[in-house]
Amino acid sequence: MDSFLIKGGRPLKGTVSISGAKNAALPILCASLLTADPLKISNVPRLRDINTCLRLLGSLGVQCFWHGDNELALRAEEVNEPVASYDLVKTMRASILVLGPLLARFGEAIVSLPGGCAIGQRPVDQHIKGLQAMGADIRIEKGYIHAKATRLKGARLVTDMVTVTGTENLMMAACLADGQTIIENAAREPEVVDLANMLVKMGAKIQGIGTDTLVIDGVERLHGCEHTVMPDRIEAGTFLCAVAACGGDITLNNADADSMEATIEKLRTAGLTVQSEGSTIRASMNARPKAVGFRTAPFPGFATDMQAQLMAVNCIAEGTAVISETIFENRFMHVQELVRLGANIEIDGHTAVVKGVAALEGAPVMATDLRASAGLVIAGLVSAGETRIDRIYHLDRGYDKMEEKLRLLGADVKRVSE
Ligand SMILES: CC(=O)N[C@H]1[C@@H](OP(=O)(O)OP(=O)(O)OC[C@H]2O[C@@H](n3ccc(=O)[nH]c3=O)[C@H](O)[C@@H]2O)O[C@H](CO)[C@@H](O)[C@@H]1O
Ligand SMILES: C=C(OP(=O)(O)O)C(=O)O
Repeated sequence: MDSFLIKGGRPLKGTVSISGAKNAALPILCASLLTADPLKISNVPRLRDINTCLRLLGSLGVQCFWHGDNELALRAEEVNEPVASYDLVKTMRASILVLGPLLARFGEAIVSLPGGCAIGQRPVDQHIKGLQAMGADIRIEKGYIHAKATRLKGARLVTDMVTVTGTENLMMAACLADGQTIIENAAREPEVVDLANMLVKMGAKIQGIGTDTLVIDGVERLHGCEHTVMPDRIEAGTFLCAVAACGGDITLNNADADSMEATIEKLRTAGLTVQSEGSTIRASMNARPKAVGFRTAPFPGFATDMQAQLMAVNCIAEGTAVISETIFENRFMHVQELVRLGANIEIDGHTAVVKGVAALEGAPVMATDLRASAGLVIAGLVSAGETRIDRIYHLDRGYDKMEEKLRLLGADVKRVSE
């Protein structure tokens, strides 16, 4: 199992390139199941989750080939058995995204229920309820969702809460359904928009993209297309938090400032200078950050996937920040590890109160989930002495060559294998 060894205390200076977004690439790869034609997808990040997704698609019979570092050719001419097995689904919740496409195109899907995950229970009842409203016959047996439908029928769907993958699954299914589907309370996350834009290139008829009401007129078939995955706003936000904590002056290429306004606004309040032009973001910090409270919310609110990283900045900020996590019930697992580095944090239910301390001190800590790991990396970069972060495989799920990028910025980060 790999760990990171970080010698903290250096300001960050230099330029890095942001990778394609994991949370856009995963549904986009699953959308390959909707057509027999070839797809060419560029700017795909090299991540553990992408490899898991390709293994899952490969097991279903999709041909997947890398061209160069970041381009994928995909073709789902036909599928073997439409079964997504527990072994593949248990390591990545986004595997549930094959359910809608398989059912819509092949009339059947058997998909393992995604297992319990560290950040919360994460049920998939809204995915199931929506597909049932579209006429699917669904039963759960021995941990698997068994879904059948001769052809899905358009329906009016109102999800109980804003769900990102729920919206994506139902939108993909609706593209091949008979008639019109209206998804109300739809997620407006930029990754949902990226997927919708690709589906339109494939011939889907979707209106209201980027709003909370999607109107989808089903078509008989979709065709192939070429698409470039949007830049990862969470990776970019993580680097911005890192420079806000450590000080310095960094430039991010291939980034999209428009998709991360809530993060940028909070970091500006903390004292970070941020300028963006085209696909470049430049950020500099030459003082101790100021504490900045926030509340996670669906887009355009502050992303839950940035909560741990901005909490890490607050650990060494001047003042006290109140942080509320409203999306996932168990997404404060980084707190006890940050406390090991000297942070002063108290949790009361869904709220964490972070009293900024003048300095953190390196210690061994353990990564518990993807963004918790990113928060610990930022805390390690700002801590005096050495921080060892174990179980870095969580980080590898969602960050492409993070240690190499941090080294380009002058950080002292090493990956070590047991
Ligand atoms: C692969 C991917 O894109 N992952 C992102 C996606 O996860 P994911 O799509 O799994 O998260 P959701 O938006 O679905 O979850 C939002 C909330 O709704 C609840 N819920 C969701 C569906 C459902 O059927 N029933 C239900 O109760 C969840 O438990 C959670 O409390 O959005 C999250 C919220 O922005 C991000 O943190 C994840 O990084
Ligand atoms: C929680 C995340 O991913 P997933 O939904 O794939 O677990 C994330 O990207 O922060």
